[in-house]
Parts: sequence; C-alpha cells; structure tokens
Amino acid sequence: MTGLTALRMDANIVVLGTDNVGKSALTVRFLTRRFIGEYGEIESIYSNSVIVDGRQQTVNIWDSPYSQEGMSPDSTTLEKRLQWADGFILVYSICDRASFNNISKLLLSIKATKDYVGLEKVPVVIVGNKQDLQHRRMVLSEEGWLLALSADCQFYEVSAAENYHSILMVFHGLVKSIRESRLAIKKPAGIKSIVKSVSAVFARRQTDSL
Ligand SMILES: Nc1nc2c(ncn2[C@@H]2O[C@H](COP(=O)(O)OP(=O)(O)OP(=O)(O)O)[C@@H](O)[C@H]2O)c(=O)[nH]1
Repeated sequence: MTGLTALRMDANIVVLGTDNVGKSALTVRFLTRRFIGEYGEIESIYSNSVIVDGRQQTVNIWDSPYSQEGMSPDSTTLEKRLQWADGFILVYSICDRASFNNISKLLLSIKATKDYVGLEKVPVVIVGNKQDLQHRRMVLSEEGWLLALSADCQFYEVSAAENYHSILMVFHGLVKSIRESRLAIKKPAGIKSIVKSVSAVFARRQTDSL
C-alpha cells in the first residue's frame, strides 16, 4: 500500500459471492435499512457516509451480479474489483453448499492479487446469509467459523431478509478493519525496533574494524 492510500479517508468495499446468495440484499439493507425482495441484475457502485466509532467515513460499495464469465474466480473482471478494493465481503447462502465452496476460491484469488500488489493482509469478512431459512440449511455455522478462522477473517451469519443490525455490524466491522490496517501501515517503528537497528549497525561496524 502506498503512503497516499494510507491517508485516504474513504473505504472501497467489494461484495462478492455466487448468484442468488443475497449480495444486493445485504448492500441495500445496509444503505436503506430495507429488504425489498427483488433486486435485478444491475452492477452498481454506491457511496454512503457512515459514522463508525464516532468518526465519519465515506464507504464505496461495489455490488456486481454474479455471472460465469465475469465473476468466476479466475476472470479479469474479478481482478479489476480485487485491485480496487480496500476490503471484501464474501457472501454465501447457508442453503447453498456450492456458494460456500466458492468462498475458498475467492479467498485464494484475493490473496494472489493483493500479494501481487504488495499488501500483507487485506480485511475480509465472510458472511453466511439467509439465516432465516433454517429448514433449508446445507452449511453449518461451525463450517463458516472454521473457514474464517483458518483464513484469519471476521465471520457473521445473518439474514438480510429479517435483520438490519447484523448487517450493520458486518459493514462497520469491515470499515474498522480497513482503518486499523491503514493505521498499522502508517505506525512508526517502535522504540524496540529502533534500538535493535542501532545495535545491529554498531555490531556491524565493530566486526568491520576487526
Ligand atoms: N429468505 C431470504 N431470502 C433472501 C435473503 N437475502 C436475499 N434473499 C433473496 O434471495 C434472492 C437473491 O438475492 P440477491 O440480493 O438478488 O442476490 P445476489 O447475490 O445479488 O444475486 P445476483 O445478482 O444474481 O448475483 C432474492 O429473491 C432475495 O429476496 C435472506 O436473508 N433470506
């Protein structure tokens, strides 16, 4: 991440997942507090001003409909989104095993792209949506938790249809992580690492003069 990126006050969030998992439903819930049921197939970047931990922040959210050509984990269209993003929301449906399997592929694509541009760790939140459809559940909560633990991500199970607050937590959690990752990059070296570097220089000088 460059110095300029570290100073930016807005956060670019990309919402990814296979078709029908509720990417648009989550985004619209967060932006309007409403669940409208049908969302169409429109690709959009929404901007919204939010207050997280008492600080105002502009959040840009890129929500794209899934299609085999455009959003499969190895496509160039996906790569464009990966480059643009400061953080990701990866959505699966708890009723759709294939959508859960796709999350691991997306994690690999994110890692490959962001490593390529030199980032150490990109904030990611994994979301299991449609929690209200318990009778059709195909993916256990524990599987979501384990995947998130192994990838060092946050995890939420939510229902965009029934609950606004859990969706709010997803977006706020991600914005906080993006902020923290920027602060970590800007943070000056601690006193311990300065002492270590100075000692290393002196040690080298002593051995050079022998
Ligand atoms: N029961 C239930 N239905 C949901 C929930 N979230 C979304 N849906 C429904 O699932 C369908 C797909 O939702 P979308 O938000 O369009 O899904 P998407 O991931 O954006 O889909 P694509 O645009 O095809 O990529 C719609 O009929 C929604 O009403 C949920 O939490 N519970």
